[in-house]
Amino acid sequence: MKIINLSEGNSLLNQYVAELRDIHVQNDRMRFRRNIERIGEIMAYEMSKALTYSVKQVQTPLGTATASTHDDKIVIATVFRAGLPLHTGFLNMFDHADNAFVSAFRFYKDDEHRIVDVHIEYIAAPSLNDRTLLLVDPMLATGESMELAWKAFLTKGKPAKLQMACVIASQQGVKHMAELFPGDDVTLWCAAIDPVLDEHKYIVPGLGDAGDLAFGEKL
Ligand SMILES: O=P(O)(O)OC[C@H]1O[C@H](OP(=O)(O)OP(=O)(O)O)[C@H](O)[C@@H]1O
Ligand SMILES: O=c1cc[nH]c(=O)[nH]1
Ligand SMILES: [Mg+2]
Repeated sequence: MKIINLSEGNSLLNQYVAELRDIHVQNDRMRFRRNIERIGEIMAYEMSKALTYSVKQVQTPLGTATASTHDDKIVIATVFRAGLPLHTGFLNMFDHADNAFVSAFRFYKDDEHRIVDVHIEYIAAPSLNDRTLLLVDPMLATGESMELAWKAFLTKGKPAKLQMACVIASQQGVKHMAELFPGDDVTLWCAAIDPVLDEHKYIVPGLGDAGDLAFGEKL
């Protein structure tokens, strides 16, 4: 798996990630969601450079222009709930894309909240055969949700290409995905890679619970 960490270069992206993390800013839910969406827009633009292009003719009112545009048949896939604003950002840019959704939520199996299991309940997707699948989820902690989402989407066909995107990945999550995708045909794009998970499997320093910050606490 190839890893592209966009925060290694200086750009406006880093400001949006800093605001997501900042305890004094992140409680503004509208800004939190919009920052994730803006990161999705930037990532989509960066990712677009890795697609397959061909030159086309465009008829203008005054003549014919040429344009090199991509030929990928894109499906943007995400994981409920925290994935929704990132999905919107990608869809703002890849506005011709089809879309796929899966629900996956982490729950604790023990009273001490140390053992996390991931549960999948819902999937809606077009045929993924021969498509370019962009699998986007803002947080990659243990990597279990991303792996289960990928396996759930595989029941809908075999994509030609897979690109994954997250805002904050943990080193453990990156390692987990690299073991799942040992070749270099799959790329993981992220805006930060953080060092550790805490005992409840939250990314540290991370930002907290992305789903709760975007949409409010759940029971
Ligand atoms: O790598 P993992 O350890 O699986 O954790 C990552 C998952 O955690 C978050 O979802 P969460 O389960 O909190 O659900 P939510 O979107 O409803 O908050 C996030 O959106 C990922 O899907
Ligand atoms: O740190 C984390 C880990 C999983 N999900 C989140 O929202 N945050
Ligand atoms: Mg959550």
